Amino acid sequence: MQRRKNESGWTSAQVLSEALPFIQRHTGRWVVVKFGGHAMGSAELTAEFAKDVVLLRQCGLRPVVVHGGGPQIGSMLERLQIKTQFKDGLRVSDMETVGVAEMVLSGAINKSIVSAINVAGGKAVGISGRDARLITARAVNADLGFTGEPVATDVSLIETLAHKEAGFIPVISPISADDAGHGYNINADTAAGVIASALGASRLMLLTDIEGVMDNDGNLLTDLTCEDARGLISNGTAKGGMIPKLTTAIDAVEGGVEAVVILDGRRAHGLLVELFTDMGAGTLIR
Ligand SMILES: Nc1ncnc2c1ncn2[C@@H]1O[C@H](COP(=O)(O)OP(=O)(O)O)[C@@H](O)[C@H]1O
Ligand SMILES: CC(=O)N[C@@H](CCC(=O)OP(=O)(O)O)C(=O)O
Repeated sequence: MQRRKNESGWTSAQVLSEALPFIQRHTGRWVVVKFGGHAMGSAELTAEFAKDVVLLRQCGLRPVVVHGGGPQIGSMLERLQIKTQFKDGLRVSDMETVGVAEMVLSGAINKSIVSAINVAGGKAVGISGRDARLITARAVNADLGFTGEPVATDVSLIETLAHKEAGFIPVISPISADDAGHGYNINADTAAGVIASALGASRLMLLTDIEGVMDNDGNLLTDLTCEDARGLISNGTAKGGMIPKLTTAIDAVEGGVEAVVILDGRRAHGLLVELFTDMGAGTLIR
């Protein structure tokens, strides 16, 4: 690399120096990052995301990626001419639909994120909720077919992979199985939440396609308590996909995660702004 004499180098050094106390606060701690299907809109965004995740690992944090891919499942179902519908933000999944969801999530999407992290210099390993019984699933209710929810979580595989010496970055598809091995389609926010709780994560970061949680006038809500979040669901301010996100945030905070952040994954480096500066990005729930 050619050396340049330039004042901007001193500004960059100042930014790095100011990040030190934030890095020290999170070092050695688990940060679970949920990468939503909308946030991974382009190869460039995924590449920037991957670089941020590798930087977190390099700074001594233990990042774990849980990914979605709802829009990508939707496109595949459309190509296969299979009709799909959502109820309270969850895809109603019959056996055919869960098969397509598994093919898309645990296949192409999982491997593309693994590949992007490896290209950025990390050591990513792709797994799903099925692996080593990471998440044991059951049906949400009989009407929703193979739409699942977690009943048990075993994070021993994640701990082995992300151990200090091993240094792997787990990349997790939310598709999970019941004790008989039947696959269930679990919402990726929900999967990320139970994993973050089981790890006692310092942060659960939910990367999505909106700045954060909005009030009815479209203003960003920067800080919420669990009580506030419950209110937004019951008074109808949170709709569609925001419902499982807020429910996940409440369960995670009550399950031992220090804080949950809902932030815009379409804007590069939101993870770094939130974790390593005092500015914060999106909505913090604690
Ligand atoms: N009060 C709200 N604040 C912000 N977004 C909301 C709200 N209510 C509903 N939404 C919707 O939730 C969407 C995010 O959920 P979802 O589409 O499931 O994201 P992802 O695919 O990233 O999981 C936003 O794009 C927005 O349309
Ligand atoms: C049960 C359920 O709704 N599963 C989701 C799983 C993927 C997901 O959650 O993806 P995003 O995070 O991109 O929305 C689905 O089928 O769309």
